[in-house]
This record gives sequence, C-alpha cells and structure tokens, in this order.
Amino acid sequence: MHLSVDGLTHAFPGTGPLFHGLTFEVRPGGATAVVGPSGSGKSTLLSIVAGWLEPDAGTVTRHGVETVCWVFQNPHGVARRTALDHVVLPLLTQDLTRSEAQDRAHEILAVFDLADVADRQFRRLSGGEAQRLMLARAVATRPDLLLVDEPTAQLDLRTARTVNDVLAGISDSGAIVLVATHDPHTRDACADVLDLADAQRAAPVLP
Ligand SMILES: Nc1ncnc2c1ncn2[C@@H]1O[C@H](COP(=O)(O)OP(=O)(O)OP(=O)(O)O)[C@@H](O)[C@H]1O
Repeated sequence: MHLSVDGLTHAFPGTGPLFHGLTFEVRPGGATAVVGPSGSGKSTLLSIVAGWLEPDAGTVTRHGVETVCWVFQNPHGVARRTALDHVVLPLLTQDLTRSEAQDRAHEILAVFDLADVADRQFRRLSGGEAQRLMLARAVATRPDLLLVDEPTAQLDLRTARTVNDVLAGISDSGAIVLVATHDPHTRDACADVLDLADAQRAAPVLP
C-alpha cells in the first residue's frame, strides 16, 4: 500500500500556482509533515490527496487504499458522550461486536494516554485530550490513509506537546499519515517533511 503523487499542479482563481509538478510517494510508517507558509496550499494538498478536490494537472494514486480518515483542526464531539463512546461508536459500524469494540477502544485510549479519562464526558476533556481523542478514534478505525489538519493549532505549548508525542509514535498505526502543520514541534515529531515552499520552486521527491 502506498500513496503516489505525480506532477501535481493546482491553482485557485487569484492564488497563482500553489504547487507545480509536485511529485512524491508516502508509505505507511511514520507521519509525513506537510509544511509551508500560511496560504501555501497545505489543506488544499490534503483535500486533493483525499480525493475531495480535482487538481488542475497531475495524478494521485492511492495504491491499495480503501479507507480514508480526516482529523479536523477543531475537535468535534458529543458533549455528554464519554471519551470511550467516541471511540466505540464508529467501531460498531465496522462489524465488531460491542465487546470487541470496547476492547479495541480501551487499548487505543491507553496508547494515546487517555485511559484515565475514558469515562469522562467529552465536554469535560481538556483541549489536548479532545484532540488526542480525535486522533485515537481515527486510528482505532484502522484507516489506510489518515489526513490530519493542523492538530496543534488551537492548543497551548504543553497540550500541543502531548499531541506531538502521539504523532511521533504513530508509525505503528499501519496507515499512510499526512499532517498539515505550521508547528515546528509537530514537524519534528514527524518522520518525513514535505515543504510546499520548495514545491513552488521544484518537485521534491520523498524517499
Ligand atoms: N475553494 C477555494 N477557492 C478559492 N481559493 C481557495 C479555495 N481554497 C483555498 N483557497 C486559497 O488557496 C490558498 C491555499 O489555501 P490552503 O488552505 O490550502 O492553505 P494552507 O497552507 O493550508 O493555509 P493555512 O496554513 O493558513 O491554513 C489560499 O490563498 C486560499 O485562500
């Protein structure tokens, strides 16, 4: 399974080309940080990779990818549902029994250092806990391709660190992971970096 992007070129009316012949490959393992100045096209690239937006030119081939999951910048949850519910409920749509779903949810909450808040309502979670829960839920569904948009944008330094720690350890998820970010710590937590500032000048190829 891998993601192959070849000769990607895209512009919106009035933006000029965001990327020009962008070519790279990503395989499952450590996360790849997509970095670049504000407006350089990080979220646009994620949308094209997800298949939500058609590029002007070039191709995106999601070899062997059947499921795609997007983690948004702002954590969204159901106020009175527990952290555990947030992970279990999507798993129940995946042919797991309730007890299998609960076992997997507890396992993943522990990995994301959320075991202590498993029974806490979403509205009572801190910003960092809520963002980690969104990542935990996404990883629990075992997507082939995981797209994460600015996961630390709303967080203070300390809570951002806990999210970055999770991203640094995400290689076990088995997913292809792309993370759009401004945050230098998030960039450092990722195994690879795709810099869109370079992409406007050349066509970088990731290993
Ligand atoms: N649907 C759209 N129509 C027109 N212009 C758009 C559209 N979506 C994005 N843009 C423009 O394309 C450029 C890239 O936007 P994008 O959100 O991808 O950048 P970004 O690097 O993720 O920015 P930020 O770091 O500020 O979130 C911006 O100038 C934005 O205004």
